[in-house]
Amino acid sequence: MLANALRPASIAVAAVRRACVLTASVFNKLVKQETLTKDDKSPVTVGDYSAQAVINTVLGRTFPSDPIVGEEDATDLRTPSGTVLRNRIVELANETLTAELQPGEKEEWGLGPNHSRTADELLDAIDRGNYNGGRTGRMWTLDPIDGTKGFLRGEQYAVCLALIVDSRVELGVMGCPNLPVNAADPTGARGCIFLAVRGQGAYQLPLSNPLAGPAERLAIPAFSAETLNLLESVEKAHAKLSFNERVAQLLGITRAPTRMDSQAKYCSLARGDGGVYLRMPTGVGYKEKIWDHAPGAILVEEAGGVITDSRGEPLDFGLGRTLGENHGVVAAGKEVHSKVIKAVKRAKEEEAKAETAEGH
Ligand SMILES: Nc1ncnc2c1ncn2[C@@H]1O[C@H](COP(=O)(O)OS(=O)(=O)O)[C@@H](OP(=O)(O)O)[C@H]1O
Ligand SMILES: [Mg+2]
Ligand SMILES: [Mg+2]
Ligand SMILES: [Mg+2]
Repeated sequence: MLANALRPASIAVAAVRRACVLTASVFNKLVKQETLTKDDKSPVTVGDYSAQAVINTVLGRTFPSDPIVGEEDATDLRTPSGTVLRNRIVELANETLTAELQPGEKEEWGLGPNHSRTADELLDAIDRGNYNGGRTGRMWTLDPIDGTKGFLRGEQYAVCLALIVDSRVELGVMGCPNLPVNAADPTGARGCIFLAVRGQGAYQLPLSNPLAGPAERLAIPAFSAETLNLLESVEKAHAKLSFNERVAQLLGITRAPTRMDSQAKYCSLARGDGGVYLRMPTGVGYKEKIWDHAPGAILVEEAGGVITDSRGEPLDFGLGRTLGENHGVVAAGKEVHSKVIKAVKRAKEEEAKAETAEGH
């Protein structure tokens, strides 16, 4: 029974690790060594597509009837103007899929030197991510590179995969190639995989050898007002950081917030590097995507924490590709979480009062 529960976990970890090797090599080859203009997004495009091709190929082979809600689709790659990009992606995805097996990986998962794919097979694999999600059934959700801005800056990004059954996240895997193994040693070794299995805990694994290396069980520690800090977005367009400042004041927080791209914020929370992940909507009508939160949500819960929207309501992973109307996200250890919800409520009331006074 346990072996059955762990099979999807091992496969997801293996697929995410391979995708992380790929994205790290794309960064080294394209971002670091080539002269790119500041606004050139092409490396992240190559990375996004080929990482999705790799992971969906493994899932298509191991769980052929499971649909996938993935961020990317291959439409642009099928046009004549997509030829150069397509060839690059096919080369990178095949290089990754056909690399020698690591301890714990199995050839039956479609990995190893004998498993090269055609361009059509890889484009079809990317398009397996076109599923629309929904209330019932079993499905995967994938963000091949979460934190694209962080990726381009050489900072935090994550390869994120989750399994959802009847709207509930059952498994989450996040690969963070640039995250220090130990936050207390920020210049030390980097590269971690985070794994959470419903009812079986949250773990940090070494990215270099996750299926054979040591698994460290994670538990969110207790915080006081003195030790508490916020984990928040880097990009002002992604979250309302001014609101966070007021919430921090109301909570008596004195430490500066930790700003970090991607779901690495959830990973940092799960191992106690920060006390609260607060993501408030900016008011432009953006709807959060399920792949940006599903793996992080189960990691936080399995590390003993709570995740809700800013009203304290559960996130609903059964609405389709998005989380529906955007009320933000609050994730923290149990005690801290209820205090944050109260502070958020008060900060919203203040904001509403100020708006009324201004005659909005
Ligand atoms: N307007 C707006 N509001 C909220 N969220 C948005 C918005 N636009 C984009 N996104 C999504 O944010 C994902 C990255 O989130 P981060 O927490 O990494 O943001 S930040 O870069 O740290 O600021 C990012 O994920 P990736 O596209 O996978 O990088 C987007 O899905
Ligand atoms: Mg994302
Ligand atoms: Mg992405
Ligand atoms: Mg994106």
